[in-house]
Amino acid sequence: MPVKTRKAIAGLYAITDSHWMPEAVFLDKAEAALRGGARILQYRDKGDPWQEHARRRRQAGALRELCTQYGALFVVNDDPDLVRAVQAPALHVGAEDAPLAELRQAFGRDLCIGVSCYASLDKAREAVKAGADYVAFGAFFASPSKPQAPRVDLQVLRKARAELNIPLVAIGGITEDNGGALIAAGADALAVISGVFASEQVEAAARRFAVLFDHPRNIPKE
Ligand SMILES: Cc1ncc(COP(=O)(O)OP(=O)(O)O)c(N)n1
Ligand SMILES: Cc1ncsc1CCOP(=O)(O)O
Ligand SMILES: [Mg+2]
Repeated sequence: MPVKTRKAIAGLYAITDSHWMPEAVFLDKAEAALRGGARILQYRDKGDPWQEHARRRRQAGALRELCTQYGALFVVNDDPDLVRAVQAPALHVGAEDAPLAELRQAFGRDLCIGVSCYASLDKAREAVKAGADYVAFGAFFASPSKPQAPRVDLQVLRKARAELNIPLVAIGGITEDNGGALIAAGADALAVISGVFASEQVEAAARRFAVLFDHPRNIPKE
């Protein structure tokens, strides 16, 4: 993947969710997040890829177009077939998804691939060796969108920052009040679902996250 795209892993990383974004408002909310300053947008739809193929293809295709329009990076969660179908530039995978080595064989270097590492620096080291373009840690706080996600200490992010020369993404229960601490600990991007899309005013919510990168606040003292 070109170095240029790696640099794109920075700022607000908004992630879609069918609960907060039913079809009637899906694209409007996604566009509002981009207007508010989201630099990365992930299509995360946990519906059945076979049964819901047509809707997923339609929504992902539309998001890809929107991201091009706004100069944001479009990421597909979990699904390499959907990446191919809409020619997405990026894919995010976790422990239950296709292995990175297999994906690199299938897609080559051009696809941007992000990998979930949860609380594990070892997983992150492995992912870097296997050619990940970014690694994600979390959940750092209680997540309304994935309540069962195990919690991760901020120290993991500090250690990763000190050791790894790769973009770091933080996820899980991130709000405009706790996001500054994650940026201070070394996160290049904040991945957010409910903090952006549960809001009645998605554009304004996204903007409040985006400005955290220029003016971080609520940073705890060591
Ligand atoms: C940016 C980002 N980080 C982490 C995840 C979680 O991925 P995963 O563990 O595969 O879980 P699901 O999202 O697939 O439920 C993510 N999607 N994006
Ligand atoms: C997909 C995922 N992985 C860990 S937490 C999470 C959901 C994040 O959503 P929210 O920003 O609403 O906590
Ligand atoms: Mg996954």
